[in-house]
Amino acid sequence: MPETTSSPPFDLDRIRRAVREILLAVGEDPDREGLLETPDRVARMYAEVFQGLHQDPRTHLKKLFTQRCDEMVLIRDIRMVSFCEHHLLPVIGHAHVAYIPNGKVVGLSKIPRVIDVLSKRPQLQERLTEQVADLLMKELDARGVAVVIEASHSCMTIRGVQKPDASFVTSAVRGGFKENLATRTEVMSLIFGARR
Ligand SMILES: Nc1nc2c(ncn2[C@@H]2O[C@H](COP(=O)(O)OP(=O)(O)OP(=O)(O)O)[C@@H](O)[C@H]2O)c(=O)[nH]1
Ligand SMILES: [Zn+2]
Repeated sequence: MPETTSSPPFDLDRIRRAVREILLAVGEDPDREGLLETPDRVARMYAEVFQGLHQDPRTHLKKLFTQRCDEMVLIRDIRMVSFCEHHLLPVIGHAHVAYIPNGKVVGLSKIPRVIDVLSKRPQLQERLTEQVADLLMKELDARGVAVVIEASHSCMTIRGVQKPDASFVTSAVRGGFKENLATRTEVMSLIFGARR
């Protein structure tokens, strides 16, 4: 049986009670065998998929390596799962992140870690894209940052307007990528050119 105490910062008991209420409200029997553990599973799922709410993405950007590098660094196709804040349904896609270093580079794995923290929250894709760009610009003291996110929103595919092929593309450019058209064109062609 699930434990009854709440594990801070997630109030698991409260989520369990709410899920039981939803099951009752949709006309289900939360006491039938197949649903007995569902409130607990859903509570643990929310604690997992929203763990980014209680994490600070800056912790992944503290260690930088001194390296002269005048050219952009690009990480493409970072798998990303977020949740739309309107329906709490999954948003699944990829992030592409480029930056122009300013005497320091960050470990390659840290950028996907930052994406994980910021995406594991109820989000708007536009806000997520801007948050990643602003954070990297500041913490890396970068000369430029470009972030592109391409994602499919389940609230548009499995319900509502039901357009399973539609993908939503957002971008945020800062510093050199904003000021210099050639640099921006170069990063966009590196991101999109290879696959289209
Ligand atoms: N701009 C933006 N819209 C989003 C995002 N995630 C979900 N949405 C949209 O948010 C909107 C919410 O619209 P509402 O009219 O309040 O909700 P709804 O009645 O469920 O809307 P429908 O999805 O059209 O049935 C929908 O158009 C969603 O497609 C996002 O990250 N950015
Ligand atoms: Zn939605």
